[in-house]
Amino acid sequence: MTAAQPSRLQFGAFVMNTGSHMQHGLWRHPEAKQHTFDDVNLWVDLAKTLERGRFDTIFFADVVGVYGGAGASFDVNAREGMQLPSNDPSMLLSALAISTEHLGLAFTSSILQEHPFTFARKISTIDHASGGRVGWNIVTSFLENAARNYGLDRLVEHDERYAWAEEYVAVVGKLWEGSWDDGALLADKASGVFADPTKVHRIDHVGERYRVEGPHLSSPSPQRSPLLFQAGSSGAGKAFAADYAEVQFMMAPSIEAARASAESTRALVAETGRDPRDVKFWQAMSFIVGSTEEEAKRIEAEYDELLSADAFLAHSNLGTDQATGKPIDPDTPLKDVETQGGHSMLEALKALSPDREPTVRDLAKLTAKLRGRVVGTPEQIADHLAEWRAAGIDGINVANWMIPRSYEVFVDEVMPVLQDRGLAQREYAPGTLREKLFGAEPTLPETHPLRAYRGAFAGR
Ligand SMILES: Cc1cc2nc3c(=O)[nH]c(=O)nc-3n(C[C@H](O)[C@H](O)[C@H](O)COP(=O)(O)O)c2cc1C
Repeated sequence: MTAAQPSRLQFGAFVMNTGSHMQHGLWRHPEAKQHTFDDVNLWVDLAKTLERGRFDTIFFADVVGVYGGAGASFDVNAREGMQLPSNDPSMLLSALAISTEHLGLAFTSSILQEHPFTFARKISTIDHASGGRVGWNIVTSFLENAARNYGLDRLVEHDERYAWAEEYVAVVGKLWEGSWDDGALLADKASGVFADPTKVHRIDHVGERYRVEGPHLSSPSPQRSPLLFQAGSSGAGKAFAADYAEVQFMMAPSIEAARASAESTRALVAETGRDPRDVKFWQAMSFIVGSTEEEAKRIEAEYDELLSADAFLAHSNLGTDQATGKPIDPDTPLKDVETQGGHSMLEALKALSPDREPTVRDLAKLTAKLRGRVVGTPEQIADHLAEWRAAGIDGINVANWMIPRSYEVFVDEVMPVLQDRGLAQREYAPGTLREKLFGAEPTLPETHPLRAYRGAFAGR
């Protein structure tokens, strides 16, 4: 008898509606097309390629401000196209929904950028339009400039942002789960009743930041609540994930770190009363593929030539003092840099150089390594991914060097090897994104806290 095969990995394509998302400088490569991101056809064609390769989702990152401290110069950001300019990912989803049949459509939206009433309606609309394929990456925004773009004096303190997210999620959850009962929508021409008014309810939310009466203006979409993604590995971040996330997105510096992080979050999930199997863990990773190891290394060297240290530094959000906007001395140890930003990023950087304190100057180089770069033949990549799967990681969010080339190569050369080894799906499962990823019901499972809003507003 052979040992039990691990179940397959899930795959996302980690992209951003901008010219330079993570692997800065690569947009200058002759084959790169990410600089044409304003053209919707770039995304439609990419989505079709991903569906051909049986990717589970396209996954859009997003931020709503420029990196750098308050009032800092954004010259580097603009010059390097480092997430400036960028477009709203949510506006692409209708086009992607009608050009694909199965691909999950996940996007990032911050609690800062949109009132939860408007956001809930937007999600329901696109979940209806896509037949239940929408995912929401819940983020709280870590950029000073983003806070100032939405009228705040400064970035809200780290743990307080998660408290804000709790209320935001409660409002949208009440609208998605509680405002309309099952069977409320009739659209019955014979009786002339469109919706049964006894089954449509106000939510009467009154909280610290929001007052929302309801009812939700959209009827329940196939998933009701979108598939909920979350990234962030601080204590508050993990507690939030344990409560709400269905997929936790990680950028762990090693397999061991990823395993430990996932295990600790799973334990927290169990404490909340949810089933730990209801949360998947996806790791960000990028691939440089060659038909031989030598060829892969040659391509790696070619890409490294194009990397922009300036843009990496600007992206780290640590190149300038958050309070004054002045540049930080490059020899400053990272531990001395005051930040309200990502704790997980700092932890990961420290883990990469355990013998000494990394400095700001080290950051660009470290960042390229940190972002899970795997270089090799399709077989070597499959060997590597098998190790991640064996460590309990459920999915890989594939970052790119070039759009669309990185995904074309992955789909044509790596996916077939993964499929042969049972590490990737050959066909899509039917149903909504949630059904495809969990093999369960289209809506949130009974034990998810947002499910408690079902039926909670009867009589209103
Ligand atoms: C893999 C990964 C992807 C992320 N993507 C985004 C994003 O697209 N937009 C955003 O505003 N924040 C993003 N973040 C930041 C997180 O939402 C969070 O604010 C940050 O990790 C700080 O939280 P923590 O201190 O709990 O780790 C991402 C973080 C990680 C680890």
